[in-house]
Amino acid sequence: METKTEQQLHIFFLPFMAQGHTLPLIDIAKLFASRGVKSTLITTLVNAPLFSKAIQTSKSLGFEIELLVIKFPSTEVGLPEGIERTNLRKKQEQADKYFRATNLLEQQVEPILDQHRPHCLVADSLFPWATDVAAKFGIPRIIFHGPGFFPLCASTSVMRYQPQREVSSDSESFVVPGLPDEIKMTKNKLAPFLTLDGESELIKVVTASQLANETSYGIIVNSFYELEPAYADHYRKVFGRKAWHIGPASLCETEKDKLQRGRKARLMKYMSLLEIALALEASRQQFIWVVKKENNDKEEWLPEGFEQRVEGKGLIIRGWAPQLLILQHEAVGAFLTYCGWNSTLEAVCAGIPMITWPVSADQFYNEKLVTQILGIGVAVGVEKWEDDSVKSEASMKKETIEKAVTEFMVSHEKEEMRSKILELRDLARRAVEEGGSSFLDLTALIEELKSLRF
Ligand SMILES: O=c1ccn([C@@H]2O[C@H](COP(=O)(O)OP(=O)(O)O[C@H]3O[C@H](CO)[C@@H](O)[C@H](O)[C@H]3O)[C@@H](O)[C@H]2O)c(=O)[nH]1
Repeated sequence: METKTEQQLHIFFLPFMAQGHTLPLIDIAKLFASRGVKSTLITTLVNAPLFSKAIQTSKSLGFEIELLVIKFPSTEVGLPEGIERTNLRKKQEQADKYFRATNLLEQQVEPILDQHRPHCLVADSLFPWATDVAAKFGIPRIIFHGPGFFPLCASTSVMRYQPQREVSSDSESFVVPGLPDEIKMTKNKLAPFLTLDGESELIKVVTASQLANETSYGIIVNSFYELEPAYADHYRKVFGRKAWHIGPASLCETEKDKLQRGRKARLMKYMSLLEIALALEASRQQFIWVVKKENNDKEEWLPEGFEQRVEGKGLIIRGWAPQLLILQHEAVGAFLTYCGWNSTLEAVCAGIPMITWPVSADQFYNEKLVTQILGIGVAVGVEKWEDDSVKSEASMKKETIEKAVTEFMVSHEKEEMRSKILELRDLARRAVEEGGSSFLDLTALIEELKSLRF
């Protein structure tokens, strides 16, 4: 007869070391643990403090969750020690080395899997090698995709059909083929790696991830069905992928966890800071503004006397803010965001309409979902992908930001958006409760993995 321990499902989780990827996968590991699965997270030394608090809380609740720390191969790729998370990298050259190092992690993960023989490996999509490594031990590899179904469908469609090749300029719009809604994009808003042009390590990783997509067991998506039903169906039926929606994962956070979440990290990118400062002041709205702050940064972006002038009206948080807690505060009327998937989902969970300012990655797609499909936000009007190499000329001007913020705060649309997003907030909460769509999809995944094993 099998003992209880023998029957317990054991899953390894390998988050990519970028906060927008790490934080939701920690939450997901906690979710599995809360359902009786033994969960082991793997990360590197510098990233370990991000995990410790979350793991402590889960353990205190009696869940089986643990952390395995591996070495980040800095010397092997010629990176200075300590650059173990994407926001700690400085230049493009470091970005390339960083991806080379994350590929080398395979050499450490393989013996770990051999030693522990878990029943499944859930690894971020940016570790394309994980599928083959898991296969060596007959273990299914499930991909964790940071973004939701809509950005996944849109980017898959662009990669597959390359519609941007049909337009004659970077600003001419084209329709993303085959989607349930008419979604117009321009080349300016596409990621270089989505068109698979160029030679960077990121492009190589993304290309390899596409291939790993085809051979992996399936994918986990941090979303809930009611948010994007047409795209959850489209991804499964049209792209033929096995997918489980089990989010919003952040709803599993306790109030204490919300305060400590990601504490050791820093904000990734903010641009046109001066323009934002001027616009916030001119909009006469109350605000909290979270700004990335490196230790040695000079604050030249802050207009003289700004903080004194906005005293009582505006608060600047330098560094890391407890975003989940701030968003759920009743005084918050709008969230100006660059539309990372997690922030977008968190705004939905808090019922806060968004003013969207996409910068790069999947953010232009997320903006379409928020403004065009769901009608829960307005766009500032950014027309162009911006990466580290592009300076603020491409960014928005004070007048545009001010107009967007002021118009939004006094508009009738705001009330309509607010009621739509409150409805979605309630659906999100119901999705993760017992019997809800995400709860049931997680149950289905756990049962399927058990049936493979036992
Ligand atoms: O001061 C801060 C800043 C951020 N956060 C949290 O950090 C996470 C940020 O995630 P996200 O909004 O997704 O932004 P990124 O970290 O930039 O995410 C990257 O990964 C996402 C998932 O793949 C993509 O959707 C984004 O475009 C990509 O930039 C969220 O949970 C925030 O609550 C805080 O708690 N405090």
